[in-house]
This record gives sequence, structure tokens and C-alpha cells, in this order.
Amino acid sequence: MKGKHETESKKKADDKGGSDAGVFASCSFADLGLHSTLCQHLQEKMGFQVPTQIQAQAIPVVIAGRHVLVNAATGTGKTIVYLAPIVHLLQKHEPRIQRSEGTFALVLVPTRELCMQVYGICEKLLHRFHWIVPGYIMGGENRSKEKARLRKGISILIATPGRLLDHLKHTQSFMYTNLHWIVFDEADRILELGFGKAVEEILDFLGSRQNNSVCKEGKGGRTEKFSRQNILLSATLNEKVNQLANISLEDPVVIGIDDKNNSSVVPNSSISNFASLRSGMDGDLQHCDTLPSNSRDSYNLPSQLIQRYVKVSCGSRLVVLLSILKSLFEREISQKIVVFFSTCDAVDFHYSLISVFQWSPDLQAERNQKQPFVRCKIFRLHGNMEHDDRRKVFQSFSSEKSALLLCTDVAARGLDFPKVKCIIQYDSPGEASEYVHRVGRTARLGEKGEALLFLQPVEVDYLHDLQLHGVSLKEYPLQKVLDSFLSHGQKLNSKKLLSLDTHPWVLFLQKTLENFIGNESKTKKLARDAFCSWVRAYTAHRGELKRIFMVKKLHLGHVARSFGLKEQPSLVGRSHQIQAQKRKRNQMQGRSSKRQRGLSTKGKRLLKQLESNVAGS
Ligand SMILES: Nc1ncnc2c1ncn2[C@@H]1O[C@H](COP(=O)(O)OP(=O)(O)OP(=O)(O)O)[C@@H](O)[C@H]1O
Repeated sequence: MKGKHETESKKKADDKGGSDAGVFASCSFADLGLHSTLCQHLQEKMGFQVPTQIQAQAIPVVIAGRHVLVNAATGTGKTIVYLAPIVHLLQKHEPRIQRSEGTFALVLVPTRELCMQVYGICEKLLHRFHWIVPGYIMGGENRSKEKARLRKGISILIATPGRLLDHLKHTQSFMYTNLHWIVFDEADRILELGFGKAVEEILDFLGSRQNNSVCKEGKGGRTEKFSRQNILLSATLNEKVNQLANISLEDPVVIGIDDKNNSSVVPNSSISNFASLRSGMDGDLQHCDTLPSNSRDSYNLPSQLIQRYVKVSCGSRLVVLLSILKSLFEREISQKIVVFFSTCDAVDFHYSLISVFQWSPDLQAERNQKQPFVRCKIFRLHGNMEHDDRRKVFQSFSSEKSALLLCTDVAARGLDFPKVKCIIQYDSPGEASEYVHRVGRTARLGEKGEALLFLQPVEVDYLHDLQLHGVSLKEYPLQKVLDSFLSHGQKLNSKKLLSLDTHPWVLFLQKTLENFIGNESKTKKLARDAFCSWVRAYTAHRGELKRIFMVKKLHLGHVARSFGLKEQPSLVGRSHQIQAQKRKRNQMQGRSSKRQRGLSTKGKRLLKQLESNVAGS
């Protein structure tokens, strides 16, 4: 949960040789106008000695009641930017606010995990202000219990958009006439997940479209003019956020956007009105043709983050992933690593494989001398898991000192797992903004961190795409890592290698994996499913990315090898099954993400082509 590495922030900064000198501000929380009890609590109980730069810039603006758009790098403390002023303003309300007065502040977040995380911080902040009640509502939770909590009253409500809309429509006792703040945390992701329409409906329900100040009577006989204050936050912005800003923010102050590019955390106060947000919009999030900001803007990544890529041919991907993980956990037993995959099936397969795959370093050894290939605690997290399992994994991985998390992009946004050392993007992220959020799970708040991106030789143009956004990566010394698994004699031979695919270690491990998977029916089934959904996800790359991730160039036999399969499974039939499952899931969730929305016509054609190749072979 957020706040786990909330200790001695400033001291830590100094100890690290000032690597995060640019992260913290030189003022105190009290200087920002926050109530002394809150400041004391932030310092003594949460370990926040001084505000971060973005907090120092934004908190006074939020306290002043302005609408705000905050764009700052991942892990710079954006949650406190809105929670601290809201708590400050609510606690000083006279007479004290009552539970029966309903919701005063609403925080919208894209995922359930983020919902729980923000709720956790809010609970901590409210420790000394027991009369202000925090609460959350989100997909997967029991509706009746939520209704009961809403009936009693929740002062600060954290919610995912779908479930919030549900309660706005169906829970009569949900009181929001005193609503003063609406916060969109990870605003761009909320919209990317297809919640645009829901967000519009929510704004309409709450009467909170631009210029919609509302005059109302509270239950306690309080009649006040509340002009709503809306706050949008994200580490990356896009045209849809601009649209949302345009319809929800009134005369906003923009923090963290510099004039030349959209990079964040501007050292000196650069608070200004963001005129471009207000140009030529029709207010419909579903129809955004105008892009006021340049989509090639640079993203601001933590300067201490080491970013590398590893170029691996398709057939050797699995061997290389396992070898790198083995090497990382052998180099440092106690560390946390997150690996991103493109599909839930791929997560399940790799989770199962790494959990059960054993080997014997001494080839002559008996079976009972085998040991786990990668020695670490392992977790998985994706959207197809049961709600309770997701919650447990989120909490357990947060509190572990050493573990491996395999996940989809459900964990890419906003999650603050303490002390993650390395992010591996085994399947490429798609949009550059997605790259930024994934790597943002490490190197938070000035801490050290590493990121490694897997690319096939035919995909290296993606590096150019990232470079256009100001992100540049160095090559990972793969041969050195692979050589480290060889005996001395083999090492000498491997110097002459032209291709990594013929590296003795790669050949050995690939064969071992194929034999292992071939004999494990459960893992083999998972491998086949993962193969099919991986090909499908690859086909679903959109826009310019289709030029880089070309389905035509995929060799399905090599893809099968990357799932440890000796033979290539048939895609026929399976793709229909997957489509039906996804449709059902999306119907149930009432939404669809970019990738889940299905394939473009061209994508469908390519998949068909691939399928008929398989059928014909
Ligand atoms: N002033 C502070 N001093 C020390 N730690 C802080 C301070 N403010 C926030 N933190 C801690 O910094 C970490 C990152 O904060 P937070 O998750 O709010 O960042 P973020 O900018 O929202 O990141 P992302 O863009 O990834 O969502 C958290 O662990 C939080 O507890």
C-alpha cells in the first residue's frame, strides 16, 4: 500500500547522495497552508518530512479552491496533492461535517487496486479527524454492503467509474448534494479503459459540467453556494484528458506542464492557465478530433531510472526471460521484480511454469536433487482473477521484501508497491505512455530502479518511437548473462557465436523447457492457450504501432517455441472461443479497453490469414 516507504523522506534523499534532490521541495507542509495537526500527522505518523516539489506547487492552489490539472512524473506523490488539501478543508469546516451530510469529495480511479490504495492513504490521513469518514465503492464488491455504507454516509468516497454510476442511478440514499470536489486520478487511463461515456454521465448526474456551480440545501439545514472544484491528475496526458479537462475544469490552473514540452515537475512555480485545453472542443469525450497538445510530447521519467532493452529473437524469448530472472535473483536474493505481459493467459502460463519448473545444475544428478529454476516467491495479477485473489495479491506483494510479480497492465497504473527494483516488459507496452507508467512502478520518489524492455529484432523501431517522446534506452548485456551459466570450456566456444539462438545455454534450456512442458499436461494446456491469446494481442496493435509490431512477420513456429511448445497449436476455433469469452466479460463489466475492444478489420484479416495458413499446413 502507499506509504510503506514513507520513512524519513528527506533524510533518505540526502543519504542517496541527492539523487532525488529534485523530488523534494525546500519548504514545509505548514508553509503550504495545511493545518498544524495534519502537518504533524504527515511528519510523525506517515514519515513525510517535507513535501515533494509537485505537492509544494499544487497544494496551495487546491486549498485556494481552483480547478487544477496536475501532470507530474510517476511516484512523485500526486495522491497527497489532492487528499491533504481536501482533509485540511473538511476538518476546519464549522460546524463539523456530519456523516449524514453524505459525500463531500469524490475520487475517481481506473482500477480496483488503485481504489484500495487511495482509500488506504485516505484512512491514514484521517487518523486524527475521526468525524470525516472515508469509503470506497468498486466493481467486484458486494453492492448491498456498499449501499448500506453509502446510506450511513461517506465523506470522502473513492470509486471506480462503473460502480459509481451504478450507485448514482440505483442507490437513492446516496447523498451527494454537498459534493464539493471531484478528483480524476490517472485521468487518461480512466478514459482509455472506455469509461468516457460513464464519466460524462457521472458529471451530468452530479451537475458538474463546466460552469455548473450549484446552490443547494444540506441535510443539516446548511444552505451554501458550492462551486465545485475538480482536479485531474496523470503522469501522462493525451487528447482525451484535454477533452475531459475542457468539460470539467473551469478556468484551470495547470501544474507540471512546461511550455516547450509536456514534461513534468517544473522546478520553479510555473502555474498558469492552460489555454490550449479550452480550444475547439465539443465537450463529447467520444468524439475527440481535436488534439490541442502534441502527441509527440516528451515524458518525464525519473532521472535515476536505468532503462535498457534486450533484443531477442522470438523463439528464444522464454529462455532469455527465465535466464535473466534467475540471474537477477541469484545476484540479489532480496529484491522485488515486476514482469508485464500482454494477456491474462500469458500471465497464467508463466506463473504456472516458473512455480513448478525445476532443474538440476548437474546434468547427471538424480531427480530428487532438482531445485527451482528461479528461486523466489511468485505472484500473479490480472483482470480475470477473482476479486478477492486480486486484493490478496496486491496486499501480499506490497508487503513482501523479495518477490516476483507477473501481471498485465492492470498493475501498470498508480500502484505503489514499495521497493520494486526492476520492471521487465516482456511483452511490449504499445503506446509510449503505457511504457512510462509501467516503468513508473520502480524508481519512485528518488529511489533507484531498473527497467528492461524485450524486443524482437524486427521490433527495434519501437526504440525510435520512444525516442520521439524523449525516452532512450541502452542495450542490455545479454551475452554476458547467458555466458555466466556456462562452464569454462563452453564459455570459450560461445565467443565465436554469431547468433544467440545457437548459444549452448539457450539450446540446452530450450530443450529442457520443451521436455518439461511436454510432460506437464496442465502447463502445456496453459501454454497453448497463452500462445493463441498472445498472437491475438499482437494482432491488436493499433495505429502506427502496427508498422512496428507486424503480424505478417511473426513466425508462428517460433512463437510456439517461446511458450516452450515443440509444435505450433492451431489458432482455428480457439480465436472464436476467446472472442466469445471477451465479449461476455466486457458485457459483464459494461466496458471495453482499447485492446479488448477487438481487432481492427485489418487485424481480423491478418488473423484469418494466419489461421488459414495453420489450417492448410
Ligand atoms: N512528501 C512525501 N515524503 C515522502 N514520501 C512521500 C511524500 N509524498 C508521497 N510520498 C510517498 O511517495 C510514494 C509515491 O506517491 P504516489 O503513489 O502518490 O505517487 P504518484 O505520483 O501518484 O505516482 P503514480 O503516477 O505512479 O500514480 C508513496 O509511497 C507515498 O507514500
